[in-house]
Amino acid sequence: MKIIIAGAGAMGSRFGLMLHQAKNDVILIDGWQEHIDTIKEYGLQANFNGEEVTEMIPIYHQSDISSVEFSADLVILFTKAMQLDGMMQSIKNMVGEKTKVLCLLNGIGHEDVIKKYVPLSNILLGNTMWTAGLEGPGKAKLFGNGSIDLQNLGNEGKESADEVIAVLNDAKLNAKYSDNILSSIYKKACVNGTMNGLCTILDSNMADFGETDVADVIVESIVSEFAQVAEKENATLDIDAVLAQIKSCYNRETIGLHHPSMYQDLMINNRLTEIDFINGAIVRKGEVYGIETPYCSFLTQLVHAKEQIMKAK
Ligand SMILES: NC(=O)C1=CN([C@@H]2O[C@H](COP(=O)(O)OP(=O)(O)OC[C@H]3O[C@@H](n4cnc5c(N)ncnc54)[C@H](OP(=O)(O)O)[C@@H]3O)[C@@H](O)[C@H]2O)C=CC1
Ligand SMILES: CC(C)(CO)C(=O)C(=O)O
Repeated sequence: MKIIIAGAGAMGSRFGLMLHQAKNDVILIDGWQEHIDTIKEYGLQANFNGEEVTEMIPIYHQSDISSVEFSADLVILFTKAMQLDGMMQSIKNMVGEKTKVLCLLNGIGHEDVIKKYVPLSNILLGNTMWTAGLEGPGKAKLFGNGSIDLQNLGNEGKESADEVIAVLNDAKLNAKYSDNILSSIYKKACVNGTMNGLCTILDSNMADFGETDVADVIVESIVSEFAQVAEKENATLDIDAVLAQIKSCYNRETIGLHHPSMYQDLMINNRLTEIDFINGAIVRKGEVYGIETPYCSFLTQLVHAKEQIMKAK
């Protein structure tokens, strides 16, 4: 399959690498010049479950793709939430009538941006439990396991996603169709709405936070706010399942030692975070639905304060 990875940071590198290893025709598009230059010169390098691997994958700067001829069957979006619209603008001429566009960003409401550029029948909305990190430009660190849930936003249903799911599974990315992706997205947003902001503010990995004696009360309070908003959007959450998924992140043998992507952004790379698309989205929706969201509001404010103290860009 001909695949564009639009946003080739940590996660885009993981997906690009695994799909390329599975013999797909992959190109990467990104906006970080040093990363692009390094991959062009040395290939995409990764510590992949302890093994050093290099894949030679074409990569282009998003402002420099007008002459790239590549009729993609699939675009996988992996920008940060605040970069999504800009990336869609950049690649819109590479998205053909039959190109499926799969969005796996963390956060809530990305379909509102994508549907400005892509018909609903071609949009696959999803989320993923895979993780990834970057050790520097052109070098990813990939360990652990993950999965993908996705759903077609049009009326075409599961069949329209079968081919994409097969290609993802061929690359061992563990994808499955969801009949209620909004619930899955809210469920994942609960994981990010707790782990990402809290580990960032507390300067901890997920296992260390999870082992504190206040972890449960904080996590349950935040999840309750997400669940009340989700309910208003017909995305009922199974609270016990959500809490179990969050607690699975504390496991040191699997992903407990991972610093969430928000931590990597702010604490390691001094970059702005996606908090407004996670807890901040719950605060905004809470205002619309008349739901109190004190925990999400406080966490959003703390993360913004930290961004400002650190002069993040
Ligand atoms: N990392 C993870 O484990 C997980 C992440 N996600 C989600 O996937 C999406 C993509 O996240 P992720 O892959 O982590 O994002 P990254 O920060 O690794 O990459 C996103 C973009 O940020 C820019 N960038 C990244 N690092 C630097 C740097 N050091 N200096 C300058 N620019 C940089 C690049 O584009 P540009 O230069 O154009 O800004 C890049 O395409 C997000 O929505 C995230 O929440 C979901 C599950 C797990
Ligand atoms: C690993 C996980 C699940 C933590 O919330 C994640 O999605 C992230 O790092 O952004």
